[in-house]
Amino acid sequence: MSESQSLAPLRMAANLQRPRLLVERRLRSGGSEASLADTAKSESMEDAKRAGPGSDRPSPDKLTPEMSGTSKTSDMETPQRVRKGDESCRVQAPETQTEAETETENKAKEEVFRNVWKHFKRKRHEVTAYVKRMDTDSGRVEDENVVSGQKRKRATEEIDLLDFCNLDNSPKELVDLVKTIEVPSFMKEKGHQNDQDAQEDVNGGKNEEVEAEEEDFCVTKAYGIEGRPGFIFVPNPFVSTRVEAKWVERLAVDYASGDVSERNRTQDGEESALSSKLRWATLGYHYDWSNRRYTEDRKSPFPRALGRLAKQLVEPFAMQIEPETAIVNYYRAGTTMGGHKDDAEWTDDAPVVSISFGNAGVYVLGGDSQTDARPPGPVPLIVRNGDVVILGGPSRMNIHGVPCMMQGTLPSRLLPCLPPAVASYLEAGRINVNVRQVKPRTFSTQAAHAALGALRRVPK
Ligand SMILES: O=C(O)CCC(=O)C(=O)O
Ligand SMILES: [Fe+2]
Repeated sequence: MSESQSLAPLRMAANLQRPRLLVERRLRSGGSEASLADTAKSESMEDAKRAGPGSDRPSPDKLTPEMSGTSKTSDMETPQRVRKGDESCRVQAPETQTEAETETENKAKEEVFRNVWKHFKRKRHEVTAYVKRMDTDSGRVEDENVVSGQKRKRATEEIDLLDFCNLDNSPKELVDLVKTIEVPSFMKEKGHQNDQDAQEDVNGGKNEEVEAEEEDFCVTKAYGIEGRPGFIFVPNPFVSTRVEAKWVERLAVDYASGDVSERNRTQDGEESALSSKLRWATLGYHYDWSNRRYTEDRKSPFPRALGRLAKQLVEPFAMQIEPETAIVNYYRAGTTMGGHKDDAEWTDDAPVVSISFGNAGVYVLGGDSQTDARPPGPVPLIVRNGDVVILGGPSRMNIHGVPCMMQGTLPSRLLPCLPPAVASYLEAGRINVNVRQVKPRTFSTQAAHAALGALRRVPK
């Protein structure tokens, strides 16, 4: 992979951030595969109805076929900008942009965004090979080919996306954007989930036998990205394979059952969890995909264990969430998720807490819209088994999506800890659950106290 090719999507974004006088932008498009727009066009009406929650979010069950065939690189020229005003004037008239120019520019920016998807669909085999090598070297995944005692040399290759677990292998221009977030030391000891919650989930509130409390996760490291305040990446904080397996089982089996969720139905009405047709399940408030909204009369009790996990995961970052809804996405070979905003909720003052298990995926974090080309532009990053992504503060409305999943990157240690059906699903798949708050916080004691304090200080 030549360096200029590998970093093409980011260069494209950077080009768009240059001043408008730039007359020539060579946008290297990513290949011959169908773009997001192309695949979106081919979506069935049924899929289109389920295109939420999020304004332009393609359906979470949309499958883009595994790409085959040749990939070619093509150059695309954006129209040349003609500068307004008399060139001979020493003092130039300020540039004004016509509607047509703005539209052309926006189209070019959207193209840039789509090209990132094309790029990673085309590069997914390379990214897969990279993740496998890195994870084997770091001991995250066992490599059957490594004879005991014969440690392979650590890979030194560079990949064209941000790998928070191997920053040394990430491109410098992306690493320069990374900020380490301090996790308060007292928080490092926190983070309990107990099996009592799980029991209550399953038994409808009645806890029969309280098992010993077990720590589920421990946040020790977290990263942010310059220019994306409120975005937080927490590398897999789960404390053991057993805990990971417990969460996978909940998401794949317990939460996919009709008692606690609404799920996409197969054409023949079959609803079995882990059936090859299961694409998503909603928990708590069930999004109405046809009318594109949440309603008070369509909700189930939110699973307590998951609610508690989400709340505790954002605590170290001084954020709060009242978990009221969640989407569980079941990815399979070829599943992608297009760029979208999570903007269907009635409030954006709580973060989205997104937790992934199974095979690694490429997650792209964009700006406010597909035409937002301000720095840092779309940032592609690797999300592995157990990793947590938090979209809070100004990043709550950032556009994001998953252009590809890397099959064969599931840590094999998980397999013996899972029931066979779940293990065989996860071996080829990925589960993502993203937890959201739906309603605004209309009343808070803190705000009430502050208001009262302010009132008392008003001079008479
Ligand atoms: O799969 C992921 O990591 C992202 C899922 C997502 O953004 C969503 O469901 O809204
Ligand atoms: Fe999303």
